[in-house]
Amino acid sequence: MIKARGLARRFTTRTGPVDAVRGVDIDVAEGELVGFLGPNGAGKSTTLRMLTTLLRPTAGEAVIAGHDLLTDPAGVRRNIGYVGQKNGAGQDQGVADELEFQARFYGLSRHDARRKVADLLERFDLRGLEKRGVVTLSGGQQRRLDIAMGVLHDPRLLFLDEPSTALDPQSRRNLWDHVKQLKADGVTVFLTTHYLDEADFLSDRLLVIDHGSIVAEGSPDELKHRVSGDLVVLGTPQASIVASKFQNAVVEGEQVSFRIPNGDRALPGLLRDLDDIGVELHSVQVHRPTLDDVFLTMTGRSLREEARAA
Ligand SMILES: Nc1ncnc2c1ncn2[C@@H]1O[C@H](COP(=O)(O)OP(=O)(O)OP(=O)(O)O)[C@@H](O)[C@H]1O
Repeated sequence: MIKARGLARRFTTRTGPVDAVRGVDIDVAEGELVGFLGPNGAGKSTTLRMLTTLLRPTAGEAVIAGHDLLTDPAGVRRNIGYVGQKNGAGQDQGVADELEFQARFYGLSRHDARRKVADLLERFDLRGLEKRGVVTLSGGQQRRLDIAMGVLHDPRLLFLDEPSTALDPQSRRNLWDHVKQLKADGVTVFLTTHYLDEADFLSDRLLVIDHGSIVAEGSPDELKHRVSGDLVVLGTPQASIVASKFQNAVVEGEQVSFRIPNGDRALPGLLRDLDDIGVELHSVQVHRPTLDDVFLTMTGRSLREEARAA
């Protein structure tokens, strides 16, 4: 669905050139839900704008939904949906009128447009809001309307730019369910986010971008496994004896922590071994690595801190 090679964008500014995206390769298979994760300013929006024909790359090439990005941008546009950060639903229109207007714009007859709108209102939980002005909708309802507008022409590939930004936790979860449903309906989804929980929950596969380059790629679980293992924390009066058995173990009072691969599976054997040498335990915890640990390992910086500072 997406095959991009060496895609790059350099901006010329008064203070000199800015390499926003430095030659990225991106592959997305049909039906995948791929998350494009990175801190503010990493190059997510610039990449997305290139992939959706809104910005011409300064180098590289791509085939999107079967059409060449550089030689057939109109073909690309016909076959994709794009939901930007601030979408263009006409502010003083009613919800159903707005959708119907767009459907007619895509060339549907009045009859087909009405059928399509009814279907989308149902799918995106917007029934009962047909006559409401777009401005009067809640944040979550507006985002669902934006996405409904993005899939009016039944694209097989949908781009979502930071879909849940500025939504409250409940509306975010609800929106995520709708995004998952799009995937279940067979739509390939490429979404940018700087939220770790969103990337973790939604993505089959993640691309992590930092300073314009892709620094990691894999399923959320694969990426977490790549970090130096799960963190095991044991409470024991013999903490230093336990620490002597594991590399890089850290002792704090009656607590010892260390990382091991596949902690949940390794734990029973490990506890038996400690029991055999007479170690007494009063607590056991295993923490899986988070995507933030992944980012920290790849870049030396915490994505969580970056997001908070933004
Ligand atoms: N039109 C422009 N002119 C000059 N520099 C730009 C332009 N657009 C983006 N940049 C720079 O390119 C880099 C990447 O920006 P981009 O918006 O792609 O990042 P992002 O990962 O989408 O960030 P955010 O999460 O804040 O949207 C940043 O350093 C940004 O300042």
